[in-house]
Amino acid sequence: MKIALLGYGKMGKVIEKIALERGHEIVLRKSAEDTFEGLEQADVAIDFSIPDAAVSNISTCLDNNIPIISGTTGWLDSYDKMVALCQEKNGAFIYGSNFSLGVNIFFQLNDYLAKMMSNIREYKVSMEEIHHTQKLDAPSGTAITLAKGIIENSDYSSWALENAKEDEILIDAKRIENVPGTHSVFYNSAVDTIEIKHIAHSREGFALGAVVAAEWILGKKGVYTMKDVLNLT
Ligand SMILES: NC(=O)C1=CN([C@@H]2O[C@H](COP(=O)(O)OP(=O)(O)OC[C@H]3O[C@@H](n4cnc5c(N)ncnc54)[C@H](O)[C@@H]3O)[C@@H](O)[C@H]2O)C=CC1
Ligand SMILES: O=C(O)C1=N[C@H](C(=O)O)C[C@H](O)C1
Repeated sequence: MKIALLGYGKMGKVIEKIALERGHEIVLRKSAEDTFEGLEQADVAIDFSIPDAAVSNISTCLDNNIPIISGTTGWLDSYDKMVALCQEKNGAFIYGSNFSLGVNIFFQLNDYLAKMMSNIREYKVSMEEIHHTQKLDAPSGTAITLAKGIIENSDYSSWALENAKEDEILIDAKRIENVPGTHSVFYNSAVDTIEIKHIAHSREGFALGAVVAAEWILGKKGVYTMKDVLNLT
């Protein structure tokens, strides 16, 4: 499979390593100033760039009939527009706030726990995410997906980074040197705390998931998620 890498930073480089190990070829490594030259040769594109570039990268792929996997976070206000463009162009598109198998299992666990806790008034939910200091967005895309999972399964209505109201989920976003990504969900009562936590030990899990998603989408049309790729119910 010929892959175009849109974003050749920390993630782009780990994705390249895993893609080559799995027998794929890289036909474009695009950084900020580079053009899309080489995209026309690609079977699939993988975008791990920056929030301001994701929409342009995804649109360019859909306009050129190249299936696109995007892991870039911090641009989700435009997600519905990208879904509509994918449908209009009869293209193929996956966005995932987190491509690792472990976090996608954690998403399911979070949904289940939120449903279980929704009628138990003694507990108040909050979250913590910790990432390296170069991260541009806060809260993380993964934290937003976790918050959405809780909101869909409970009476919480939104999230906040500070001064959370009664119906808001407080997300504490911490930035610490070299942390690949740690997410915790807490249910706090006066007498105890229930915590579920995912710790990424490296970027390999995210990168492998993105390459697996790229392999999976070949020959398909439509908008999918990692739940489809991993066949999680
Ligand atoms: N969904 C997931 O599983 C994961 C998502 N991420 C997200 O992926 C993104 C990238 O993360 P990192 O690689 O750690 O960041 P990074 O800062 O190391 O790399 C970003 C790269 O994008 C490049 N870039 C800037 N403008 C561009 C453009 N117009 N076209 C193509 N490339 C451009 C920069 O030159 C830089 O090399 C972030 O949004 C991060 O939150 C990171 C890890 C896992
Ligand atoms: O920027 C990162 O590094 C990460 N970003 C993603 C996010 O925003 O959730 C996924 C992972 O936690 C690493």
